[in-house]
Amino acid sequence: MGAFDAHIDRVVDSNGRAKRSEDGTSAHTVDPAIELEDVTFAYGDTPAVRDVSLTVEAGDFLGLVGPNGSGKTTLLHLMLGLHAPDEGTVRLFDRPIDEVDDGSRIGYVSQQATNRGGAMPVTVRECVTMGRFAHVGHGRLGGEDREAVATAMETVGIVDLADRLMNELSGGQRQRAYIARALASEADLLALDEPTVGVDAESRDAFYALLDRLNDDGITIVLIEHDIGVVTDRADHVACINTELYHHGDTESFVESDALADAYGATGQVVHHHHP
Ligand SMILES: Nc1ncnc2c1ncn2[C@@H]1O[C@H](COP(=O)(O)OP(=O)(O)OP(=O)(O)O)[C@@H](O)[C@H]1O
Repeated sequence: MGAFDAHIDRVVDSNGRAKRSEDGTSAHTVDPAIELEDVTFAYGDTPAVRDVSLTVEAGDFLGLVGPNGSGKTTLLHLMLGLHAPDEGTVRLFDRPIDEVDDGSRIGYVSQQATNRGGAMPVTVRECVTMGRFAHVGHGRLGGEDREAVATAMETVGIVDLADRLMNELSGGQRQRAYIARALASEADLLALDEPTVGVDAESRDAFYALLDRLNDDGITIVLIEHDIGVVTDRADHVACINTELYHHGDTESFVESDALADAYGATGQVVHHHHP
């Protein structure tokens, strides 16, 4: 896996692609995007995820929350097949995960994506163009591919950055380029791990507005985000974990539940003040 792939990994359903509208912006299957059943995973003796079952429907916007070290990134990796579960089963796009063998239906933006150090010295256009490689294999890029790249850069508002080097962009700009790369590859699912760390408030709002638009277009989104306000503002459903699943349901039911305090309380990170 190259340095670039450390930032965005993709998995393609070899069973065929989702349908897209003429302008290439909407994609969607009706199948559940992700299904976890009784999934357990440990790093050696360190349990990270225990007995988690949940389904993410196609077109859903799921917020994944929990305290530091609660297993969010591990759970996301299990969803994408980057870790194999010790126990339980994972299905992606209605297929067993180990039968999903190719990479463009998922755009994964990892925790390090805003980090300048790991970015390759390629231009933004080249980076976004890499999103087409899964489509052309060893063939040459054609007009349709160049059009998909241009449309993706337009959608995320980085046309003016096309000739800039990825490792010379700000974190927020780089974030957009990675999203454009996923759009160019016609990803159906965007998996984002704390995508706005180090991004200023204005760019952050614009970034989340972009995610809303993409979700309105039908792209399934799974977002790990520590800012609970962002999650409750944006997500349709919330999964709250601390190794085990404390809550999974619509955002309203999450807000009304004690899941957050319970999950944070389990690691002693939330201090409850008692006034006798
Ligand atoms: N590569 C690894 N090797 C060993 N232990 C790991 C590894 N990655 C994570 N862990 C441990 O697994 C547990 C879950 O980690 P994970 O990164 O999934 O949590 P997280 O909720 O994403 O954390 P954060 O909010 O701090 O990013 C933690 O106890 C962590 O220390």
